Amino acid sequence: MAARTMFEKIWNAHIVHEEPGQPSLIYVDLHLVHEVTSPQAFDGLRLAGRKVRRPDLTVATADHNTPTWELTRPIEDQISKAQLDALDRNAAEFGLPNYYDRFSENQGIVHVIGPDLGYTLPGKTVVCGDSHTSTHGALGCFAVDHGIRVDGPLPNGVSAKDVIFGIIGKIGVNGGTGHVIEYTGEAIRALSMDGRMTVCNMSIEAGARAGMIAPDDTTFDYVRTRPYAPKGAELEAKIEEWRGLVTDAGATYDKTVVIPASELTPFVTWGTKPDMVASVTDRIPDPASFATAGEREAAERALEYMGLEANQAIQDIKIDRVFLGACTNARIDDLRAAANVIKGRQVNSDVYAMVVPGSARVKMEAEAEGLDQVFKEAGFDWRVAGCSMCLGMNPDILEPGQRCASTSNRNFEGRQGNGGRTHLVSPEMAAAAAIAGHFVDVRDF
Ligand SMILES: CC(C)[C@H](C(=O)O)[C@@H](O)C(=O)O
Ligand code: SF4
Repeated sequence: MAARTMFEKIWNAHIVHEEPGQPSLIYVDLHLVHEVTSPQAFDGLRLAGRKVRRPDLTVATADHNTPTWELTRPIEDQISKAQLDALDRNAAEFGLPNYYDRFSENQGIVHVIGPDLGYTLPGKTVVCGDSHTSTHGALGCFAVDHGIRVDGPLPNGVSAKDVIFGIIGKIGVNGGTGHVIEYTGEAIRALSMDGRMTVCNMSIEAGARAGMIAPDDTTFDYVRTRPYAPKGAELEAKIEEWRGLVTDAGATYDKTVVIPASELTPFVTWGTKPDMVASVTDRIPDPASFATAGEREAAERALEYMGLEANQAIQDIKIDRVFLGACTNARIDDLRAAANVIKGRQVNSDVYAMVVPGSARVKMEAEAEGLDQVFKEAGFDWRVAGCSMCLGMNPDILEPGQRCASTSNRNFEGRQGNGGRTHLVSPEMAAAAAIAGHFVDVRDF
């Protein structure tokens, strides 16, 4: 058989029907559901008099609209409440056994709980009405043919978030359009599962349909400790099968990009698209330095919205708020990395900083390790799980003009609240900025 990429192997194994000129019909192994994009789908089923075909392969949770304040306090926003109530009703009506409402100990951001609970597994096809479903590809599933290799070991102080910023900074927000990106190379292999999910999560910010990383021992060790993953001999047999998913030697990608890890540094976005990114040691670019008129205009507009000047040093940018959370960086490794930076230090008096664990389980795990104490003692607010200030759909929003160091994945205009200014960074960089009150190079912090 001809050499195949991991994507081709997974895709081919799931084809149900193909006809020339028509999209392929693909079997779906796991369907993830959240309250924002599911009401229309359930209405569609209801109108057609249909059931959910495989409730057992469907996992639903409440994440985008859930307030991050204490669970005993009711939801005040009526639109949020209506969306969450609709999911409660739909899950009951369609008999979804794996529905985690906001009070469940398995609740959390859909892209955090899927892998963490062991629903997302290598080789699976995973769908969800949400763009960051690309996260799940970190386990070696298809959640297509564009290879990105990050060569060499990662320098100290450079995180998974900086790897993906380095990639997006190079290929741009449309660099992956029409492709699935497979990430390979020594730097990728050395990442933990949580780090791999950060990289795959932001594939969508490079325009790609999905991101994936071949499963290896790091993946298998992770899956072995997941509550709902297969166990014992069944799991070990599956692991042998999953080892065969890796891209064959000699298989070709439509395009290959090579990035030397030694070129990566901690990054900070300065604009309103994720590829408007600079090294923390750099200055904000002068819009005049861009090649095309379109890029020059976009940079000018971004600087105006962000309230920044060309050539300003990134480290001179003062911040008002810090948000440590979102499906990009609210897993246990992210919280550990940030806690490590802030231990024994105090949040700057001009900054309001909050940590929002990605799921109720991540929160419990962090509390069991005492990370909540580290954050609280430093002056961080410690919240209940949800999408929170990643997007303005719940009470956590920026005031107009407020500037935030955020571990989320999108810095679009108004993303964190009308007029809010978002700088995307790694958890370590967000933690250091919270202490300093402005961006600092975490490598010398
Ligand atoms: C609400 C949902 C449709 C949306 C997405 O698909 O990405 C959200 O999760 C986001 O991050 O903007
Ligand atoms: S955390 Fe942010 S990016 Fe992730 S699913 Fe929620 S809103 Fe979307």
